[in-house]
Amino acid sequence: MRLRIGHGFDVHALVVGRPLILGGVTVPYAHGLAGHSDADVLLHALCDALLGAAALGDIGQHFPDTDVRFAGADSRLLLRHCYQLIQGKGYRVDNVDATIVCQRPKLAPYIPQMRRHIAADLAVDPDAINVKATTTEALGYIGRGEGIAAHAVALIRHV
Ligand SMILES: Nc1ccn([C@@H]2O[C@H](COP(=O)(O)O)[C@@H](O)[C@H]2O)c(=O)n1
Ligand SMILES: C[C@@]1(CO)OP(=O)(O)OP(=O)(O)OC[C@H]1O
Repeated sequence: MRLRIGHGFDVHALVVGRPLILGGVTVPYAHGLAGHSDADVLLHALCDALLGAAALGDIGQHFPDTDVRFAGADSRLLLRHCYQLIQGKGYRVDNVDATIVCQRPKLAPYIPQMRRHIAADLAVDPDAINVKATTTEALGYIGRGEGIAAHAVALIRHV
């Protein structure tokens, strides 16, 4: 199959005492995301979208949260590894679209840098990568600032 699509979704809790890292960008904020790795929820959703598109399972199967090698891991390294896996099956990335669901902080100023990071890690032009942010209008666990979620869709092409 020449074109394949994948979807990823992830959620991490916001806690005190952790940095807030999204798309490989450290966003200044009083809270950060909890997790075994650096908890970059955007890149985790994207890893799952890429793995899903290539029928390669999910992030937890490749990088178990019981494995000390991934404690505090830079999720850009995980993303690059996922890219190598899909490349190994003969695929390249056509485009990515992602949404971060986050009540606070305002992420718009940091999105261009996130796109550049993702584009570099997936060997595409930043124009192939779209990242958006939305609130939940203060509703639910995200609206209460208890966590941040991310959705990602990736289109890959067999070359
Ligand atoms: N954490 C966020 C959330 C949203 N934005 C930007 O604000 C716009 C309006 O968001 P709504 O949820 O009220 O529709 C949105 O389109 C984003 O551009 C943001 O920067 N950071
Ligand atoms: C990324 C991994 C790596 O150990 O840890 P977490 O940072 O906890 O992230 P999660 O999104 O729960 O998914 C998979 C994990 O295996």
